[in-house]
Amino acid sequence: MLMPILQVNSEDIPEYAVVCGDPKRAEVISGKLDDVRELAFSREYRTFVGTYQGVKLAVTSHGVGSPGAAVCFEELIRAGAKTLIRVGTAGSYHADIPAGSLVVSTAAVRTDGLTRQLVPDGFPAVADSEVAEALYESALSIGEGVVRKGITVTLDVFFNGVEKVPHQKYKAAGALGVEMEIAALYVVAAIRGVRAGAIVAMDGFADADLAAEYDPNTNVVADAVEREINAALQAVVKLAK
Ligand SMILES: O=P(O)(O)O[C@H]1O[C@H](CO)[C@@H](O)[C@H]1O
Ligand SMILES: O=c1cc[nH]c(=O)[nH]1
Repeated sequence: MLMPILQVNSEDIPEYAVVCGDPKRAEVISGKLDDVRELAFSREYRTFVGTYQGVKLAVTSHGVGSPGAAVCFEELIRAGAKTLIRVGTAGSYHADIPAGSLVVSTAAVRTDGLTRQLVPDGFPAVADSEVAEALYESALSIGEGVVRKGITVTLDVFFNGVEKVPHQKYKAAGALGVEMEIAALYVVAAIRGVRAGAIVAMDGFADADLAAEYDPNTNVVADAVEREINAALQAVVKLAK
């Protein structure tokens, strides 16, 4: 069956899917696969399939923000994906988790609008524990840089408006950093009965003035993205055993 938005056929989608915001990152991930094929590039959704150490997987970009990303997660699941891993970037709340660090998200604060329209207030957005553990072990085994696991915050806003995002409160409550799609991934996975996890590379500090200082295009961030891609692919292999 053809998925109307991703423009992929369900016959082509395997049980494992690695997802990321940026279509270019999807292409980089696909470059690590054997027998790789590009299935579609529809809107912001670019999908490849291939194998990694013998395990079949799809790689799809989901764009920026929860509503569009949820379309991607839903269609991948409808097409047959049973384990979804997000490989993303995030802003850090902590000086000891600087740019270049990796964080495995064990749960996400639902400050987004999308999941409020999917599930009631109080419903948690949590990673599958096996997926999170496989990601954490794989990231640690790569052996470079800071690797942490913990709660992340999913926002809809990237650049501040007149309202202020209460970053200090999330930080005081123990959140490690902020990004824009993990809560959607965890809630959609929960509703559809599949497993999901996420790893993010920190690309700066989220409570800095983003407009003036945000620069995700540094070598430090690129190295961390490379490590998290390798960690995610190793995690897929572990989980498939
Ligand atoms: O690097 P990706 O996967 O896109 O993730 C983060 O980067 C984007 C913001 O620049 C948002 O999508 C956020 O979640
Ligand atoms: O959403 C995001 C992603 C990366 N860095 C941030 O500060 N925010």
